[in-house]
Amino acid sequence: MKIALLGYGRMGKEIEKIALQRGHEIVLKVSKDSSYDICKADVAIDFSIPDAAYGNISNCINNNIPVISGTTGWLDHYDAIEKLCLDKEGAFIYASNFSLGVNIFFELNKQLATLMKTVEGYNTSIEEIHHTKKLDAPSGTAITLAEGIIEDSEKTAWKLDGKASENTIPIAAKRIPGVPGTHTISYDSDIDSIEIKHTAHNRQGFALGAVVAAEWLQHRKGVFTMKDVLNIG
Ligand SMILES: NC(=O)C1=CN([C@@H]2O[C@H](COP(=O)(O)OP(=O)(O)OC[C@H]3O[C@@H](n4cnc5c(N)ncnc54)[C@H](O)[C@@H]3O)[C@@H](O)[C@H]2O)C=CC1
Ligand SMILES: O=C(O)C1=N[C@H](C(=O)O)C[C@H](O)C1
Repeated sequence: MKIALLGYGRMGKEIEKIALQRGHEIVLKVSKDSSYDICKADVAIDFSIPDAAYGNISNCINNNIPVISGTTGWLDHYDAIEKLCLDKEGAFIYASNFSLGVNIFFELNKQLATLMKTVEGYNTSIEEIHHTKKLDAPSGTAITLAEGIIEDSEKTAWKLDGKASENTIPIAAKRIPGVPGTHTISYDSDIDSIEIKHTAHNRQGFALGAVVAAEWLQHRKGVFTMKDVLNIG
């Protein structure tokens, strides 16, 4: 598979390693806002910056190149991308987190939320910890986790770094040098606490998931998620 890397930073470089190991070829590396010929690629993988994701993804869809995006912090434009993809009969996957472990954790989070709905007296909260170079907060993964809880609970929204009201989930975003990504969901009562936690030890899981998703998407049409790729949930 000929892969275009839209974004060649920490993730772009990790994806390159795994793509080469799996027998793919990197035909394009883009690191800044510039014009490029996406048509030489079979598939594009966007891990860029929040301000660039919409332009990169729409360029791929307009040129009929399947595209996966792991960039976070651009979801105000997600509906527009979904519509463009369906109108153009393109192929697109966004995931806030491509790692297999986190996608299992997403399902566990939803199951725990369903269980916790049956008991009283617990306060729900989310904490995410990432390296200090991260541009967005809260992390895309923390937002997906909050949305998973909201799907099946009385919670209606999340709130970053603030005091939450009864119906909102507070998300604390911490930045510590070198941390690839740690997410914890806590349910605290006067009597006890229940916590589930995912800790990424490095970026390999994100990168492997992204390459597997690109392989899966190459000959498909439509807008998909990692649940489709992994056939879970
Ligand atoms: N979904 C997932 O599994 C994961 C998502 N991420 C997300 O991926 C994104 C990238 O993360 P990192 O690689 O750690 O960041 P990074 O800052 O190391 O790399 C981003 C790269 O994008 C480049 N860039 C700037 N403008 C661009 C443009 N117009 N087109 C293409 N590239 C451009 C920058 O020069 C930089 O090299 C972030 O939004 C991060 O939150 C990170 C890890 C996992
Ligand atoms: O910026 C990162 O590094 C990461 N970003 C993603 C997010 O915002 O959830 C995924 C992962 O946690 C690493």
